[in-house]
Amino acid sequence: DLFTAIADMEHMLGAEKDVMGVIDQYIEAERERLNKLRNFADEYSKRNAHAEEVGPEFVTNPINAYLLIKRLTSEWKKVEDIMRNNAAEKYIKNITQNRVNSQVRFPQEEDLSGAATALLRLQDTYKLDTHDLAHGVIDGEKVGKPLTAHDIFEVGRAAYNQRDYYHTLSWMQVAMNKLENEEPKSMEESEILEYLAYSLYQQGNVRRALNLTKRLAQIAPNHPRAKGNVKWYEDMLQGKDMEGELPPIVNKRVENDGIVERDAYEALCRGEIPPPEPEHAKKLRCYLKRDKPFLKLAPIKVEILRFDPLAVLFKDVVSDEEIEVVKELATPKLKRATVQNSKTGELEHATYRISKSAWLKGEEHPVVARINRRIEDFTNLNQATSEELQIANYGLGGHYDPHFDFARKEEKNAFKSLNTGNRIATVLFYMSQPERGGATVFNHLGTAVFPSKNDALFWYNLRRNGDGDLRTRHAACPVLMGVKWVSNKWIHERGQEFTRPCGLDENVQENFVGDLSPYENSP
Ligand SMILES: O=C(O)CCC(=O)C(=O)O
Ligand SMILES: [Fe+2]
Repeated sequence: DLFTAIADMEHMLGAEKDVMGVIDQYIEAERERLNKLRNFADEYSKRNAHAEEVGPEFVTNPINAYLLIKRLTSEWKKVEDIMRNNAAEKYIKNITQNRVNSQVRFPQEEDLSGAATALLRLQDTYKLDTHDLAHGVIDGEKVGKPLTAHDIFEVGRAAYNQRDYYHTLSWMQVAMNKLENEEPKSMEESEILEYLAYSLYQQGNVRRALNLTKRLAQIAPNHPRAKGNVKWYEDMLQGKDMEGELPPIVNKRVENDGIVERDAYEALCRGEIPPPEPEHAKKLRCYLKRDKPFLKLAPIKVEILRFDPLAVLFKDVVSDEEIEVVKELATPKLKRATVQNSKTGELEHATYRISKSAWLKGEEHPVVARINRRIEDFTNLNQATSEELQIANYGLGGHYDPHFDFARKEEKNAFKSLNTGNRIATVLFYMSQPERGGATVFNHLGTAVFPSKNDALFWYNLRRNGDGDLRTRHAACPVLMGVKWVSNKWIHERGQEFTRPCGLDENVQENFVGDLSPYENSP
């Protein structure tokens, strides 16, 4: 289970505090132990000096002879015990196994590579420069400390372990540059060279790979693979022209994660949004919804983000206080989404959705019940058949790959047991505003919605005839900076026969209920 929720990262800061404490305690314990040893040493030396003073006849005295032997047997035994009695094991166990406030287990090697992978994903999606990232710079802004050569190297190694030689090469190059000017050095150059050479080879540059491997063999003559690798690269270049300058480094990114929509999706995540069609610009963009008696006094602001298929933003429909309650209720329940492996039948973490989520029932807290009622007020859709409120928290690089919320024809059984029909619409509350990234994007429509706290995004997943609307395919972009909390409500078909009657005419506004007075002009 990776540390996918921000709450986990907060616990990890706690773990770091524990580590600090344990190191202090360990040093204290060791100091005491070494002091005891020092006392023994002093004692030995004092007695030895005395013996030297007396001269060789010192041991002709039976008492002295006895004491000398005792010092080298029973006393030495004590010294031996103290020397062996390094309490490291105990303190290490304390940290890694039974941490006192262990809400979260201690991170392992695979967590480090998971965090590095998240960094690489962010780098791709947001086109972040390796050199910038390694210097703590994101989008031209200094957001953290520069990494050491070894920090950079570890990211490259995570890429290497995934056979992602594009990122390996890029990070190893930067690690090497960093190491050149680093003082004190955080690692050995020879550690980088083998990875750098291999990724160059993978990117088609065998001559440079050979060059670096020769250097490796030279600076680390005992390296277990350097000489063999030199030969391997040389064999590869047999008969090829080796004269002239080394070929330039060309580093190409290869995608193998099977997401065909990647380019469009990533561009939207970066906010590269195609301009709206001209007729859209002329249409109504926002209105006040006051089609219920109490809404006359406190109308709901509605922003129409796009027509056909419709997407609207209901403004200020959940308060900061309500958000705090919901987050508090959800936090202890947050779990990483799992999917069943079709071959083994085992539950695995879904890689398409990296976030943690929890469900909250209306009965659990009046605030949840109130939010559920409010959804009915602003959507005019019957909530009796809706699913529970789902809360999601996206941590480091958290995202949700492109998907449909409705069940497709081939997924006939998806909501069968519920007997409520398909998911007709989605309400997505934004419960935080990440500093960067984390947009909800409709990759077929060129629509990107950047989370705005307190608002709720709404769209219909089904066409009026009940067919799934394939245009509603959407994704949650990785969070680049900050925290993303959302909660969503999946509304079902059953119960909406009167509130969303089948198409009356083609006018898109009738997709929407309520009076349509633009709020720009309203008091
Ligand atoms: O978090 C988002 O922006 C989208 C979430 C989503 O698509 C879902 O929960 O179905
Ligand atoms: Fe969704």
